[in-house]
Amino acid sequence: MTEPVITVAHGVVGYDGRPVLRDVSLAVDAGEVVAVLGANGSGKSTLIRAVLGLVPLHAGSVSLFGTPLRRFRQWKRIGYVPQRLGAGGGVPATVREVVASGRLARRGVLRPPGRADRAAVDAALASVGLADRAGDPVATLSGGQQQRTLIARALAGEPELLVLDEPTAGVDAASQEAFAGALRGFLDGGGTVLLVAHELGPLRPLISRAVVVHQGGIAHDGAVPEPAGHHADPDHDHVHPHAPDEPAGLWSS
Ligand SMILES: Nc1ncnc2c1ncn2[C@@H]1O[C@H](COP(=O)(O)OP(=O)(O)OP(=O)(O)O)[C@@H](O)[C@H]1O
Repeated sequence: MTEPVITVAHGVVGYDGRPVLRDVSLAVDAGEVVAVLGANGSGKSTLIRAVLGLVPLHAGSVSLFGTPLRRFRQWKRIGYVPQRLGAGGGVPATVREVVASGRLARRGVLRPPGRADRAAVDAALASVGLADRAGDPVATLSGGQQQRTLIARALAGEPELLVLDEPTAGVDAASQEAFAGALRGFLDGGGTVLLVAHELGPLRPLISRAVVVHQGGIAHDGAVPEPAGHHADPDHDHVHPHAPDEPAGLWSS
């Protein structure tokens, strides 16, 4: 039997001694697309950060590709798209430069990019529909296009596992569709996905399983729940980090 790509066993995670996740167990197998759902502040981001070792576990364990997290070193097998890039302030880099930075873990900083690096960057740009914007400064892109740039950066590293924190929050419909297409290509290539989402939108048909975080535990692990309550209303007033297609996004100028 092959090992799960991600295993969390009885994980306890919190900040400043205050537990957010009290007892969380989760396994994600190769080829799955698992959506982590839950209310604001329920601990969805905390769960995926714990999976990546970005916040420590107080108790329990995490394994990646069958290796305990503390011994895991094969980070190039994983692409991570955080919820928002904290580093704002008019980053002058072009779209291509940002996407190419996703190759660094593969090629090493000191080796110049080769043909395989350029091909992977081109493929990633094309997969999110940004090939024609490659030379533009990222600050001139819409929030949705900036988010697509980050997804392309993760894909450029040719990971086996993609971990995405709210990849479509506040993203315009065209970017959501572009992202769904890119994800489909990644899955066709055998990839595995763990993503946090508020609303699934065009991603819904791609999700194989949903995990609902509630009151420090996993309240549901199985079929994707149908939209309910105010989320069923297309005009519901969920607060998004950016208005759709607003130019000031991850890198505000
Ligand atoms: N770095 C941190 N230090 C202290 N508390 C934190 C930190 N990050 C998150 N928290 C707290 O932990 C709880 C869970 O946060 P988390 O971001 O994991 O929730 P979430 O489900 O992803 O929320 P959202 O849907 O709003 O993104 C919240 O109460 C939050 O305020």
